[in-house]
Order: sequence, then structure tokens, then C-alpha cells
Amino acid sequence: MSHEKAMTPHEFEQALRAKGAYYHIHHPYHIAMHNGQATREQIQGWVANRFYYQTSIPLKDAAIMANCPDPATRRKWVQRILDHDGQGDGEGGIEAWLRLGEAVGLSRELLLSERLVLPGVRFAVDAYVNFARRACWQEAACSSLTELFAPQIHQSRLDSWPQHYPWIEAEGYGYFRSRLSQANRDVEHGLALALEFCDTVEKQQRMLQILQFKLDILWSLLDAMTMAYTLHRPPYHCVTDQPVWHHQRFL
Ligand SMILES: O=C(O)c1cc(C(=O)O)c2c(n1)C(=O)C(=O)c1cc(C(=O)O)[nH]c1-2
Repeated sequence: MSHEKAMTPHEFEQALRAKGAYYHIHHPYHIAMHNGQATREQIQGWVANRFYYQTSIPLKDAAIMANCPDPATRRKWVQRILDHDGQGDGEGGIEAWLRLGEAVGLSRELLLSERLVLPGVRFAVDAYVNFARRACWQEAACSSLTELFAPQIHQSRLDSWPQHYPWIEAEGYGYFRSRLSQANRDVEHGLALALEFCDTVEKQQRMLQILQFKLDILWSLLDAMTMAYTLHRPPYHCVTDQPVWHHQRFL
């Protein structure tokens, strides 16, 4: 047992928010996209690789629900799955992302085939899903708190991409727009869970490490994309110019 005193809920929230310094909005790949310096191949690579994150989020949220015995929490959490999968006649985030793919010149079939998903991206995203399966549901739930920083990143794309990339069709931007309010609602729930659950210094320190783990995942996605699309060193580049890496989900 540590003799250090736990932070107050307000201080703990500030400590979680301070992790925004490490959000992927600060990654050079993301900065280049924001500044209009990204090539068509870099934008397409990002959209195709991020699709793997999009399709994995509902698996991650279902894993959290599978471990959560509290009906009140599940009742709220299930909305996250519906946001991505759609409900009734309403299309969800996965469909919106496929439209983003089309808007940047990638067919639905190509995105769905996962052929462009780099191994490093796959491993990082799979680590998130596997963490959600193994961890206690409160820790897994709070690992979504990078979403504290997400509305700003979606807004920044809406502000900058249409100016820099006139070749991207406007219908593609629906996903970013819909996440502005969805992410804010998710964060309200996630933050309340975190502040209630982390009532000791040990739990608070562990949760800050979990948030860093999640930030590391997002950063690693862009590192893998930098290797492939900026440095032109995709996997096996010194052996073959074919994308021979696996494109199957082994979760
Ligand atoms: O575009 C982004 O930069 C970004 C980041 C994140 C994030 O911070 O994890 C999410 C999303 N988008 C997103 O669209 C989304 O649905 C989402 C769900 C989650 C999560 O951890 O449950 N993160 C994110």
C-alpha cells in the first residue's frame, strides 16, 4: 500500500486530461495531413488502415459489455455499438467510414478486404481488443478516454481537409461530423466511471498507465503508416514490392 494520498476527483481528471499532450494529433503524419502536405497515397493509406480500427471498436465494446455485470452500464454502453453498426434504417459509423473511403478514391471492396491494413496497425488495434477482453470492465471502459481529445481532432479535419484536398468528395466528411457529439457523450460516461472507480492512488496511477497504453496504440498506428507511406518502407520492402503480409483477422 502506498502512503501517497489519492488525488481528488478534480485533480485526477486534470491528470487524465494532461495526457492529451501525447495524443496522435501531435504525430508528424497527422500534422502533415492537417497542413495539406499529405499525398493522395498517404490519405488513402490512413483511411484504409484506420478502417481496421473502426471495425474493431464494436468488438472491443462488446468485450467490455461481456465482462460487465451492471445492467445500467450496459444499457448506456450498448449505444457505442449501435453508433458504429447503425440501428434500424440509420447507417452507422462503419458505413460512414466506407463512404469516406469512396470519397478518397478507395472502393468498399478494397477497404473490406483489409488488404491495405499494415501488420503494425493490425497488431496495435488487436492489442486494444485483447486488453478489453482481459481487463476488468472498469479499466477497459476507461481505456476509451482518449476520446477526451477526439472531438478536437475530428473538428480539425473538418476545418482543414476541404481546403487542402479539393479532390476529396464532400460526402466523405459525414463520419467526422457525427463523432463530434457522439464522442462528447461517450466521454461524459467514461469520465464519470473513471472518477468513481479510481479512488486510491494505486488505481489512479494504473489508470493513467492504461490511458498511456491506449495513446501508444494510436501513435503506433501512425508510426506504421509513416514507414509505409512516408518513408516508403512497407513490410518486406527490401524483398518484394508486393503486399504479401497477412490480411486476415486472427483475433
Ligand atoms: O479519428 C480519431 O482520431 C479517433 C480517435 C479515437 C480515439 O481517441 O480512440 C476514436 C475515434 N477517432 C473514433 O472515431 C471512435 O469511434 C472511437 C472509439 C474509441 C474508443 O476507444 O472506444 N476511440 C475512438
